[in-house]
Amino acid sequence: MKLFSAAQLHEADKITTKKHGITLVELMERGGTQIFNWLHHRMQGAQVPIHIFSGIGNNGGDGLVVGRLLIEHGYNVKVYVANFTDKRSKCFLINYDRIKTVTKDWPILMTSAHDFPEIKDEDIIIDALFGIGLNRPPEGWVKELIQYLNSKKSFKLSIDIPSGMYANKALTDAEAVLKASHTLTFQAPKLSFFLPETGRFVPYFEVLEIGLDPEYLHTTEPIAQVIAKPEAQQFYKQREKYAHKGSFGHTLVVAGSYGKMGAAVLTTKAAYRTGAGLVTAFVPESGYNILQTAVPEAMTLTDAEDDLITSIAIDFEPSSIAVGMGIGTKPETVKALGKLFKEAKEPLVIDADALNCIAANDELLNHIPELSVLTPHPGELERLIGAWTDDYDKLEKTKSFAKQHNVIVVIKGANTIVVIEERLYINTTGNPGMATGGSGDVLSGMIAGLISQGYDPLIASVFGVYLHGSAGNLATQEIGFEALIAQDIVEHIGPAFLTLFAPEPTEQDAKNA
Ligand SMILES: NC(=O)C1=CN([C@@H]2O[C@H](COP(=O)(O)OP(=O)(O)OC[C@H]3O[C@@H](n4cnc5c(N)ncnc54)[C@H](OP(=O)(O)O)[C@@H]3O)[C@@H](O)[C@H]2O)[C@@H](O)CC1
Ligand SMILES: [K+]
Repeated sequence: MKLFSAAQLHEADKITTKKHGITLVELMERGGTQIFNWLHHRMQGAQVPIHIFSGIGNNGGDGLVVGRLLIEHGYNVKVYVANFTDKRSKCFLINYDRIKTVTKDWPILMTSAHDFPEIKDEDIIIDALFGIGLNRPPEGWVKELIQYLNSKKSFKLSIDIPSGMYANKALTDAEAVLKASHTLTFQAPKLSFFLPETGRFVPYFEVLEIGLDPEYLHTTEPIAQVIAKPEAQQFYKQREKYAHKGSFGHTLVVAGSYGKMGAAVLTTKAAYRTGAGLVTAFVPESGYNILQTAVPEAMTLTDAEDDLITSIAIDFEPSSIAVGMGIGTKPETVKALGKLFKEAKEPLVIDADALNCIAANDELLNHIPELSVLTPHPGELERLIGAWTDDYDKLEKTKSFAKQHNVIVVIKGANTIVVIEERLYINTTGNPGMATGGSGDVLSGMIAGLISQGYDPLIASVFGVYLHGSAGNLATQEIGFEALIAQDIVEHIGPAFLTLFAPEPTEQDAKNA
């Protein structure tokens, strides 16, 4: 799914009204009606008090439409207008007049903190104060209003975006954002829903299509893409009947040091479980028995040194290489890495200590094969690109780094983001149970396993990240967040592939369960 900026969505509004002979007020009616339907479906006429807080822009206009439809259907509604400026939008004004046709209870104008109404925890709050037109942080009594609403335990439904948050810009005042219980967003989710500093204000969201011009949406370069099941399904390559193990390549895993041989085991197993035809682990000598015992399917080559990697010698042409998991950062290892980079003909998957070696030895960067995949967690990323001021700065710095070195960067996190040139691919699978030792080693093995089968490095990264999160989700369904360990992710790679094409449970299935 494509993500658009606030400016692009405003443009889509304009184009839609011009091309489809529909007015902005009609478009607003569509959006408001969908929100009403969402509520009506769940509330079925229940008389729980609903408090709607509207601003004076088009987001406020949406709130007024919802208010009118709820009143028409006999709900117990109070509408408040936060009159923070006199520049009311045209569509707001039209709906301000319309609501007066269905009630004698005119919207209550609020101009200061004295006007804040009493709200009980059981009541429902609808937040239509600011939408994607926010252009500065809310201040004064408007900020106090947001904080007042946040102090209530009520269910809070935000329209389009929690008020006080931008669609695609960093927050300037985290104290002035509505803490929404749920957000119903128009046409496409907003980038800030997926980033750590702002995503916490959007624990749950749903997208409501309002019929913006399909051609504009189709032909416009998005600011990011969200990868969910429909996208992931398209990445999958069907296996051919006459394929043999040679068809799926030979992955080399360069990993491990004394006390960290488990990293090599996890990466090797993950590469196999993801479908690599053959996997060879290259480990320090002391890892030989461990690897042969833990992963009998794998071949094992060893370094001359007992405890660390000092010189990587292999006797075959790998179709993919994953390097760095648990290798440490000793000078001998850095030297061996430099040689591997120079000699490699194909993109590598570079993780963990290999990234730390690169961060401490800049010249290694010049030898990384094009389109190699770097998979840093936030600490490793900071060592590579330097400190950032906020999530957006982090993305910009990562894009420049990726462009400068012609590599793919996988920023690991709650929503892992794959970065190539100017493009961002945001993953939607995974859960907090996966923040556990070795989880990243599994991911590297998976990406390398996909490259080995002929997936191009970008698809292998995006698809690998999706499957890794999906495997983690399936594992958590069985054992919960706390007990999940990296091996469980490996054990669920198979089910993650199977789930890719399993039908989604319907509402009726849920009722029958
Ligand atoms: N394509 C779609 O998806 C569709 C979108 N629609 C809806 O439109 C919404 C966008 O509406 P919008 O552009 O009118 O902006 P919105 O967010 O209501 O507020 C802007 C107003 O607030 C003001 N203002 C800003 N910051 C402020 C501050 N800190 N403190 C005080 N004032 C501040 C600003 O005033 P000014 O800067 O001029 O002083 C302006 O008056 C969108 O989110 C969606 O809900 C649907 O109806 C139709 C299809
Ligand atoms: K809002």
